[in-house]
Amino acid sequence: MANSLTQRTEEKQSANGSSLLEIEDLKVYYDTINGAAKAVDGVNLTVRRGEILGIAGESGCGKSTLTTALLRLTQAPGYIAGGRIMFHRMDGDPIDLLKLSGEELRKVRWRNLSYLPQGSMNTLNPVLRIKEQFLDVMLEHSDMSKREAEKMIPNLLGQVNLEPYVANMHPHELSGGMKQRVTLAMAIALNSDLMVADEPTTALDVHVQRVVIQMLADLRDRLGMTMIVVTHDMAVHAELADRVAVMYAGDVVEVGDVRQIFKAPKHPYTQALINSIPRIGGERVRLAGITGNTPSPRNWPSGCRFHPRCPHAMPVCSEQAPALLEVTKDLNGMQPPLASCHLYTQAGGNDE
Ligand SMILES: Nc1ncnc2c1ncn2[C@@H]1O[C@H](COP(=O)(O)OP(=O)(O)OP(=O)(O)O)[C@@H](O)[C@H]1O
Repeated sequence: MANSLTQRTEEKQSANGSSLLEIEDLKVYYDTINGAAKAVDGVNLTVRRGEILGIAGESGCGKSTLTTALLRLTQAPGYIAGGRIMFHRMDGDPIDLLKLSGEELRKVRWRNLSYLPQGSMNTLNPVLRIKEQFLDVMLEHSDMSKREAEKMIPNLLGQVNLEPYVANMHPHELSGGMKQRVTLAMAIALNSDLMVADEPTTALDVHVQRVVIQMLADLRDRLGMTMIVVTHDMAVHAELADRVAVMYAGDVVEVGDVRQIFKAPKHPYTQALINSIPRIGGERVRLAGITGNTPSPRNWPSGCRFHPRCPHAMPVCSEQAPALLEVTKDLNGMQPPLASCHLYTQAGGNDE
């Protein structure tokens, strides 16, 4: 028994870095009276086991639409217009999350995928004690008995530095930061493979933000969870993420190691995003904002969707959509970044 447990732990550890989720050509559209809003339009992205993957990009670029789709939580008028989301379980064949039936999905949710939605602290039910809300989640999504689940609650609260008595309180008796930690403890209750956290620090004061960031990093290290953290706040990515995927106009335009993204961004949009972050204690410089407006998902620009705003735009950029490809080979041992930009393709006159 001990041997097989050790073996399983070793299997899990050796799986770190392997693919957990492969998103292939994902399209999520919204039906509107003016036609389809192509909020997520052709996303390809791999999430590796054990990593914190940050998803960055300006408001409206499709971050929430993407993450709700991979949790199969898309709601009308939204719908999945195409693609696959392959989920590699530890103990079974890969499954396409988009093909699961309602019952299969219920089993996978929480057990394999958990979700910390935007403003999650406001999703707590005001009339139920915290303990009852834990039990709802744990009994609905696992084979645990009520007794077993009850025994786990103090430990789960302890994981996020809350005292056991919090279990007997109602949400209105807790501060905002405490409520956020309770929802975090619920998201880890079933020790799922992947946790998706949407804007986990937004609307919290600076001190509480710091506590939540530290806690997420700590939980990943202790529980070996894989996390996707969605936020427009680049400072949160800098502190928390291992890799960052940058979205623009419904697509991922660059994915790379967090150090590379901040030190040597490749895509002109990522460069503009990084240049618009104020530097604390740095020289006083005018912030390089991104000129022009974000395009509408009902009518994306042809070719590269960033070309109307790009300082490096070439004729090819309005004609051909660049693929997301490796753009550099040697980066001091870091995985090469991927970017979709003609500056790095033969069509753009460069094949670096
Ligand atoms: N129910 C809806 N009907 C029509 N369009 C929608 C709907 N929900 C979202 N959209 C559009 O889809 C696009 C992507 O929105 P989404 O919320 O995914 O972006 P986001 O990057 O998460 O933004 P934010 O950071 O502001 O949450 C936006 O243009 C938005 O207007």
